[in-house]
Amino acid sequence: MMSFTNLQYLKGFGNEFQTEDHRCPNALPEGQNNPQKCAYGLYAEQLSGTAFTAPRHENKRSWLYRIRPSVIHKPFKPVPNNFLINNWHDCLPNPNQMRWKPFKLPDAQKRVDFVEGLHTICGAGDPKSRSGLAIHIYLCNISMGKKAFYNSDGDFLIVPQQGALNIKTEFGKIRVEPNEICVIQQGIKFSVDIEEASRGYILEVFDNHFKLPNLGPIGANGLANPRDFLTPVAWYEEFDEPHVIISKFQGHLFETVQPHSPFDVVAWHGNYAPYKYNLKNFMVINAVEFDHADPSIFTVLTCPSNKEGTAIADFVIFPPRWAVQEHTFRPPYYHRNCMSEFMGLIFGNYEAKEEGFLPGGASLHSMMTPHGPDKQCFEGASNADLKPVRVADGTMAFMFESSLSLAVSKWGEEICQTLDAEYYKCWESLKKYFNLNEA
Ligand SMILES: O=C(O)Cc1cc(O)ccc1O
Ligand SMILES: [Fe+2]
Repeated sequence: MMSFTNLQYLKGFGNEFQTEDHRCPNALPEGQNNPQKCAYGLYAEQLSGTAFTAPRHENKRSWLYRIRPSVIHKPFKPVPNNFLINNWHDCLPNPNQMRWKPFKLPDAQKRVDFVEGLHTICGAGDPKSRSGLAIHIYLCNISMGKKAFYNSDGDFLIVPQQGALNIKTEFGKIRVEPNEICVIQQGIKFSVDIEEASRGYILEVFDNHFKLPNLGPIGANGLANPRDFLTPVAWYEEFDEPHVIISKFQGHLFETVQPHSPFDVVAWHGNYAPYKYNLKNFMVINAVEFDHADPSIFTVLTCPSNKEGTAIADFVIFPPRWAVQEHTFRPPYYHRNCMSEFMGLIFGNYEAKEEGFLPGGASLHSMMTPHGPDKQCFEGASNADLKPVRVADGTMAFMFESSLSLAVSKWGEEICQTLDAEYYKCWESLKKYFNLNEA
């Protein structure tokens, strides 16, 4: 098995990085991108992540110096994947509170890799017009081996819940463990090797790349700090054997064969590269006097829409922290939202629902769908002694919050078989306490 120990990373968010595999010093050209002949007989190839003419502060591209250019491959042929969808027209609208028990890993006798194990659960919009998002659950039990994947439609934010992912990318090797996340942008080839049956969540966005949120009055530091984002150093393999390349294009999978490994990039420079982030590094800001602050204080990354302050999708976490607010109902408030809230749990439990919302499961509270603490949480927190307490220790829940109204796939509604038909009952027994004599 390929080594994923002692990996090196470059630190920073959105930097202009430069990196060469240690076997090939000076592989990067000096002072230009396209020398007549590149060092070591390499080919130069640009990967553009924004329009050439995108404003400078948005512009993303990298230059790859590789053994062979990406163009050498046979024509693509469609490959079926019944559970990856981008067509929401066949999905019936469902405004109910939805909760899923943990999604089932593939049976041991079935061999399913990361790409075969992609299941779309909900989404909106369309990769053709580059607008919207899709949320996928991956469920796999074998490594991709000599198969590589790239997404022509948008960027993947991957949240492993069970099993570490050892990911070869064109930019180098990344290992992502549960409680870490990674972003692999549009067009970047990668291959996922696993160590055990693995499960996780993917937020795919079509419009824009992920950014760090603005901090406003918080100041220059805090939340997810740029220096904690890690990008792989250049690494290549010279492997002249056929490799299957899968492209997700307009929501469908296509397959081709290349006579060599696509992971042959010896050196690269630029600001368009995959990265990972460990959620334990999140610098938590919260209310320290009274009231429950909105969960936007926990935004790790945001994919903005064209409407200021309104995200295509935010990636929000609920990290371990102190709760200290006085005369306050401390858990999440009862809530109706003009945004869609998809939640998942990496480990532990979530304070608003200690039962029924389990690691590897999910919930969806759609636009204006009422939700909030279950009966048990309400009773407990309304009567709790408000000492400073640790909340969410040993847990990590997260939310993909979107300004789009999400359709739920047939896989999510039925085929996955883990939709909890009893979810609504967790609020049913909330009591009436109204009393005119108690002001
Ligand atoms: O619905 C949820 O559990 C997410 C959430 C958390 C919170 O602290 C406040 C509002 C909110 O929607
Ligand atoms: Fe909510």
